[in-house]
Amino acid sequence: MTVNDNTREIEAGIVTDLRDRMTYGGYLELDRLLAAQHPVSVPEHHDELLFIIQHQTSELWMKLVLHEISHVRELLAADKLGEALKPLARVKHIQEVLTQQWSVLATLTPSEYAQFRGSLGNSSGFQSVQYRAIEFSLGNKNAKMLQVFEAEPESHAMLEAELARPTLYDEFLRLLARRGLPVPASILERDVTRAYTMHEELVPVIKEIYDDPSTHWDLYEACEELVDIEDNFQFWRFRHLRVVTRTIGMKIGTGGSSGVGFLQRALELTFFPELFAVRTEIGRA
Ligand code: HEM
Ligand SMILES: N[C@@H](CC(=O)c1ccccc1NC=O)C(=O)O
Repeated sequence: MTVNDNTREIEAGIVTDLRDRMTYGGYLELDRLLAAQHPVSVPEHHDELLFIIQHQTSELWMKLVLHEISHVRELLAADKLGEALKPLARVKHIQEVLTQQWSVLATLTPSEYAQFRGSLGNSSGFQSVQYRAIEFSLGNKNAKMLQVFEAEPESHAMLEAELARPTLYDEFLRLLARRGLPVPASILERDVTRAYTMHEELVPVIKEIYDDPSTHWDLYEACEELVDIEDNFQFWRFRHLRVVTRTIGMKIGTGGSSGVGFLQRALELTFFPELFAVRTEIGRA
C-alpha cells in the first residue's frame, strides 16, 4: 500500500535473508573491486580518486573490447559474418562510452593535477597492456612496444600472442577472399606481426562492394562498422590529446615521451586504409 509519505514499500516477496545465497556484491566481487583504489599521494589528494577510477573503468571496458574483438575474429574465421555484426556493433558503443568519459576527467584542473602528478613516477598510460593489445588487434602492430612489458611476463606473453595473431581486418579480408572477391595474395599471405599498410590493389576490390551494396549487403554493412570503429578510435585519441593539452600543456610525459607531440602523431595512423581510400573512388567513372 502506498501511503502518502513518499516512501516505497518493500514488497513482501523481496528476498532479504541472503545467508548462503548468491548476492549482488558476492557475484560481482565488489569487495575486491572497490578495495582496489589506492591513492599514492601523501597527503592524499582529493582528486586522485577520480584519476584512478577514470583509468580503472577504462581498463574494464577495454577488457570487454578485447573479448568482443576476439569473438568477432573467431566468427569471421568460421564464415559467420552475420553473427559477427552484433559484437562488432557492441565494440563501437563501448568506444563511445570511453570517449564520452573524457569529460569527467576534463574537470581535473592543471593546478589540481600538478599537486599529485609527481606521485605517479614514471607510470603512464603508454604501459597499458590492454590498450596495446587493442591497437595490435586492429592492425597497429609494433613489436618494439613489447619492450615496455619485459618486467611483466604475463602481459608480455599476452601481447606477444596478440602480435602473432591475424588482426580483425586480416580475418575480414580472408573472408572476402573465401567469398570469391579477388583479394591480392600478397595481403592474404602478409606477415601479420607487422603493422597493416595500404595496398592500392585492394581498393578496387572494396569498390565492388560499395558499387553494388545489395549484392554484398553483409560485407557492405561490415565495412561500414569497421569505418565506425576506426572513427571512434580516432575520437578517443583526440579527446585524450585535448585533455592532456589542457592538463599538462607541453610538458614531457611521465612515460618519457614528448607528450602532446607524441600523441598527435598517433592521429596520423589508420587501421583500415582501403576502406577510407575507396571513398575517393565512389561515383567516379
Ligand atoms: C590527466 C590525464 C592524462 C594525462 C595528462 C595523460 C598524458 C599522457 C601522455 C603525456 C602520454 C604519452 C606517454 C608518456 O610520455 O607518458 C599518454 C599516453 C597514453 N595515455 Fe594518457 N594521460 C591522461 C589520462 C589517460 C587516461 C584516463 C587513459 C585511459 C586509459 C590514458 C591512456 C593512455 C594511453 C593508452 C597512452 C598511450 C597512447 C599511445 O601509445 O598512443 N591516459 N598519456
Ligand atoms: N602520462 C601522464 C600520467 C598519466 O596520465 C598516467 C599515469 C599513471 C597511469 C595512467 C596515466 N594515464 C595516461 O597516461 C603524464 O605525463 O602526466
